[in-house]
Amino acid sequence: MQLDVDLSVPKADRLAETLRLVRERADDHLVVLPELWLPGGWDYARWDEDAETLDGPTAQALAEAARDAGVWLHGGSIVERGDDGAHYNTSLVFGPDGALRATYRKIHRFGFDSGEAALMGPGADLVTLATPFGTLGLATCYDLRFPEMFRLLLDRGAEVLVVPAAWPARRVEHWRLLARARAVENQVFVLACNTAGSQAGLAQGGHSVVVDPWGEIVAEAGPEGRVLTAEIDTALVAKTRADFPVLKDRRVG
Ligand SMILES: NC(=O)CC(=O)C(=O)O
Repeated sequence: MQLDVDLSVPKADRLAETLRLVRERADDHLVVLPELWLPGGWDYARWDEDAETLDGPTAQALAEAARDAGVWLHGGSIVERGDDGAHYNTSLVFGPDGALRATYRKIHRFGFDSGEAALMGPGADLVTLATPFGTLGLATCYDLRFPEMFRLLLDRGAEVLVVPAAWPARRVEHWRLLARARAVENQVFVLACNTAGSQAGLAQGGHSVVVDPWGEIVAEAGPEGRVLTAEIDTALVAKTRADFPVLKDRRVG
């Protein structure tokens, strides 16, 4: 869901509207929300006040919505208040029973020593998760610029890379290019879910995109907030790798 993160709308209203959209989905869906859609990926001043634990109110609300709809829900990311007192940009994935199946702390923090890079702790662990849609490999936004991370996810069995983001409009062509590059070089699906609208005066890029293992765009949003849907057949991962077995020619790693 490419959410228009309008921070002038009260948080409770934005949460309620997003949960309503999740509950509208049918039970054979994997629903993906963007990065930091509730606190805002770019409004650093909100992060401390909005930080939550992994069993906090946002996680509980997402779990309930996943269970009510019977969907797998990648809930985008929250500002996690870690046990060590640090904040992390953490993604949450819920099963259709509402159980929290995976969490991923963003490894590469954006900001070149300021912003997220200064305010959030770095994640340390790669995360994959077996689902009926294939094995998911979890990444967030800026991670997309680091191909070595995706190779490691590939080596752990990832077939569908899920990348929530708050990627600005001024670099949206990098976003589109990198999403396709990660799909082509790893022969995987990429589900890249961005924010729309404007946060802290920064126009967001939209253009959420679903890319298949051949690098073809299966579905792509424009700049506006909307629900983007696509049908994916994970068998295409094995087929692409068998028909064009480029990964067998790796010499490093
Ligand atoms: N917002 C991010 O984490 C990454 C980003 O904006 C980029 O250009 O990279």
